[in-house]
Amino acid sequence: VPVPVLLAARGCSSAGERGSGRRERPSGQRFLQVQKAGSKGSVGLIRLQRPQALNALCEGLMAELRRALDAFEADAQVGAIVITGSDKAFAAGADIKEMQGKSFQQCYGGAFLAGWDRVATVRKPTIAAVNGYAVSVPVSLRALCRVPHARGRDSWRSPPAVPITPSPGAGGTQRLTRAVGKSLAMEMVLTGERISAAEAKAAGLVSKVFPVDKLLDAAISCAEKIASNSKLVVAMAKESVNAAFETTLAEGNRTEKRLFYATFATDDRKEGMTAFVEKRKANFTDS
Ligand SMILES: CC(C)=CC(=O)SCCNC(=O)CCNC(=O)[C@H](O)C(C)(C)COP(=O)(O)OP(=O)(O)OC[C@H]1O[C@@H](n2cnc3c(N)ncnc32)[C@H](O)[C@@H]1OP(=O)(O)O
Repeated sequence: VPVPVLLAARGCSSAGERGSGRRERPSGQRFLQVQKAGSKGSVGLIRLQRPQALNALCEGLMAELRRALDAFEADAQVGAIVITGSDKAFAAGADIKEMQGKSFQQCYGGAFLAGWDRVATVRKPTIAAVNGYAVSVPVSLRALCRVPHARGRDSWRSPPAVPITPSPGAGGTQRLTRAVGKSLAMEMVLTGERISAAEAKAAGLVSKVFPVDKLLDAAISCAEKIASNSKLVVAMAKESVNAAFETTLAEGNRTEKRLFYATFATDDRKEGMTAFVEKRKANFTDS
């Protein structure tokens, strides 16, 4: 049973949101629904809910998202996080109406977007369950899903964290807007071209494709599986995978090796290997 998580809220203003429809929820959030999910409450579930603007990422939404991520990061029960959207959109990129009137001075001086990479710095694996539009991927997909590729099998030392998207077949209009890397994001802005979930998968953008009605369950179940591993070692694995993306091959390998050596200082490494040899389920203590 999902457990609501209480967080403070602040907000943006868009046409329909000034009316009664966009009031704060009792939980305190205006633009998100934040819950714990999974049979053991080990999955932090964040649903972007700003339907009037197709979940465009305004500053208020991003502030709530940061707080939700901070809360899940600090929550010892939570081992992985799922971020999803609403029926029509995962997220329509940054809020154009909010950006429209900004000057360079306001952007640069006011450190516009400064806190947005919190999504990328979360140490717990994050899965993006992408339903519908996902525009401007550097923000709304890749950045929301900092460990973008499934790497090997999910064992105690190598958990995958995968972006997931539904099949475009269900409903017909469920499409990903083309917004891949920096250059394709630009192409998207210029052409408005769209790609299907299958094409996105072929381009390495997403790891798994599900029918819309199965998407969230699949993402939660994947997150639960990750969360059942040692949280300590999972964090090391994520750090290592990120290093592989952010540094040279040699530096990535060095980081991975160092972190692997470091696992030998943990009880969970010993328990994981012992359980493997004894052919039993490991009992991790996150220590
Ligand atoms: C990250 C950085 C630095 C930059 C960026 O992200 S730039 C922004 C990139 N995003 C976009 O360019 C997407 C803009 N949106 C669209 O192209 C379309 O909305 C769509 C293709 C995603 C969906 O089209 P559709 O016809 O189905 O829906 P609309 O009528 O266009 O939208 C419904 C409703 O949502 C508002 N909306 C949509 N996207 C944004 C946005 N990014 N910022 C603010 N508001 C947005 C849209 O205005 C409309 O609301 P109103 O009817 O009240 O105007």
